[in-house]
Amino acid sequence: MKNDLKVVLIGLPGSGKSTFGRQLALALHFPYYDLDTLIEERFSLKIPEIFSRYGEGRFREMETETLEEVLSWEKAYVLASGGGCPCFNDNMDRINEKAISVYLDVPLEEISERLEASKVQNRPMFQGMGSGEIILKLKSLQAQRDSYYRQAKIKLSGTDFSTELLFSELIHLLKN
Ligand SMILES: Nc1ncnc2c1ncn2[C@@H]1O[C@H](COP(=O)(O)OP(=O)(O)OP(=O)(O)O)[C@@H](O)[C@H]1O
Ligand SMILES: O=C(O)C1=C[C@@H](O)[C@@H](O)[C@H](O)C1
Ligand SMILES: [Mg+2]
Repeated sequence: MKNDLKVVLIGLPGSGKSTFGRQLALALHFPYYDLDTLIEERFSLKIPEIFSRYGEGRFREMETETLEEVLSWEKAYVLASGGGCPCFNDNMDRINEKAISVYLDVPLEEISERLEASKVQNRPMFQGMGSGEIILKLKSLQAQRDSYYRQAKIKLSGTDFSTELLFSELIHLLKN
């Protein structure tokens, strides 16, 4: 395996990028990073604070700046991207140039249940929403973002992802 192999997980908020990313990193013995956490560390601000103080436009600039830095690291890792990251500032091209992108394609009903069950406070996109509004918001995000997510080198569909399945997809991709 290449010693600077980068795997970047992409998908809607709640699709399980952080959860599966940690599992994958453990299985591959790679370090795990979360782009949102790296942004918070770099700018010493929590994501909701960045949105409320500076707006989404500035957040997207900070996100691209942080992504560029992470992609320049000459090491292997698993990175959970932000949900919107691939869809702004040509970030999908940046990711595909340096890394293996993996799209976690999860049914919207499942994501909606997960978001309802977990804390939505840390997700500014879904602040104050009930289940009906969450599913509508997810549908609209999916429609806007699908053309970016579909550019991923690997797509995993379903509700539960196995590291073994991803390994075989990775090996197939690296061989060809
Ligand atoms: N396979 C799964 N089955 C059931 N619940 C899951 C699964 N994967 C993740 N979850 C739960 O769904 C919620 C969202 O998962 P997670 O935070 O990993 O998603 P995410 O894609 O990183 O979201 P975000 O874009 O907001 O960071 C969490 O509460 C997590 O525990
Ligand atoms: O889907 C999105 O646009 C976002 C997802 C989160 O990961 C954060 O990057 C931020 O809350 C924006
Ligand atoms: Mg996450």
